[in-house]
Amino acid sequence: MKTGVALLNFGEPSRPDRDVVIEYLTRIFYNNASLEQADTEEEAWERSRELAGRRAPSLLEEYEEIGGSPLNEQAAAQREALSAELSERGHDVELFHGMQFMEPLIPDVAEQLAEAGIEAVVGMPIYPLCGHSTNVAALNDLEDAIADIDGYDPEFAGITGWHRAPTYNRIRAETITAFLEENDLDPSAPDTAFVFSAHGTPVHYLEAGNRYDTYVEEHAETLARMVDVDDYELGFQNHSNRDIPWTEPEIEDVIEGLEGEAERVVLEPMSFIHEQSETLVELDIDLREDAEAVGLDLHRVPVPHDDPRLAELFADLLEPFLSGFEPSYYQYRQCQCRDAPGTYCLNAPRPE
Ligand SMILES: CC1=C(CCC(=O)O)c2cc3nc(cc4[nH]c(cc5[nH]c(cc1n2)c(C)c5CCC(=O)O)c(CCC(=O)O)c4C)C(CCC(=O)O)=C3C
Ligand SMILES: [Fe+2]
Repeated sequence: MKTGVALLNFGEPSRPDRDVVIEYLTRIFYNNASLEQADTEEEAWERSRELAGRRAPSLLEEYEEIGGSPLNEQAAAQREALSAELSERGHDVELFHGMQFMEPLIPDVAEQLAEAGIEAVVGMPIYPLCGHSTNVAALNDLEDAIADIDGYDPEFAGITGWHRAPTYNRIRAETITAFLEENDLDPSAPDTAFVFSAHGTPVHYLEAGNRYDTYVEEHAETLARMVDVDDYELGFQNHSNRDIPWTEPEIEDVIEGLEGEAERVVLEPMSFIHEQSETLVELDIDLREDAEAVGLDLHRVPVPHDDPRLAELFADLLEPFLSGFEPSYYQYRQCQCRDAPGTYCLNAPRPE
């Protein structure tokens, strides 16, 4: 059986271009159109364009501040490293790469899979914490795009979440520890706070059964233990471009709440696997300003996007699919967030 792996990323504009940013945002809001009532497709697109137009100026400014996002380039480097790792392990498997909101888009990847005659597709969104608008939506879109191609009916499996993978936790924890050492920081000191920052999500998605918030909490707890931090806080980076409740507390409130309690804060951007606007602008520029306004020095831990062990981690995650395409119960469980057969997750349900 000819197996192909589709690596799926969020994607971000690599250049600060207004038209590209509007197109990009329109796709994101359309992907999340269920957050609002729209009776027709036409209406959903129209509303998405309107939301995109409203958000575009400030997002364009973010990309101008950093000269475009490095996300796509970092994702491409991760794919290259994974490809080398798989060859070294003797696997004959083709890698494909698609992005949810930038070209090559997911339907483009589906076309490539069909053209290459791939008989078994493994979809792997590159986000450790399974979320609705990321991992679940990316796999839904890939499966739909494949189904839309006449005469193409490959076997399909998806990997949705891997924040419990030991290698992943080691990469993240060692990145934190190295950063603390290099900067002579001690998170146990009374004047130093430790804060996890996670990308937020609309509460609506959690009420509909997604477990992203639970995953964020358990992952923060895991990493805190690994780096020997007893006291920490957790905040969400929210994107309220519409009038709906998002995850709380907001990271800005967490930082402001530290006024007078600490002199510096170590910030771990736990949901990100690439540096991009959310880390380089929202945290490094905007949140740093908020922190300084309340007398705090902000020390942001880097994202380990180029850690050579990521390729090993991804290869380990894929390997159960590369012989026989049927992982055993002991390797993977059915995903709790994407209720579709063949959706695998390392995050077994937590005992009640
Ligand atoms: C660069 C980037 C990453 C990192 C990728 C990487 O490192 O590879 C990321 C990750 C995530 N994004 C997430 C959730 C969401 N992001 C949204 C919207 C947006 N994200 C943006 C950027 C990014 N997002 C942008 C420019 C918008 C447009 C709106 C705005 O900036 O104002 C919206 C829709 C809002 C709406 O439609 O109202 C949701 C629900 C979740 C949480 C889990 C989940 O929910 O799946 C995660 C990990
Ligand atoms: Fe996002």
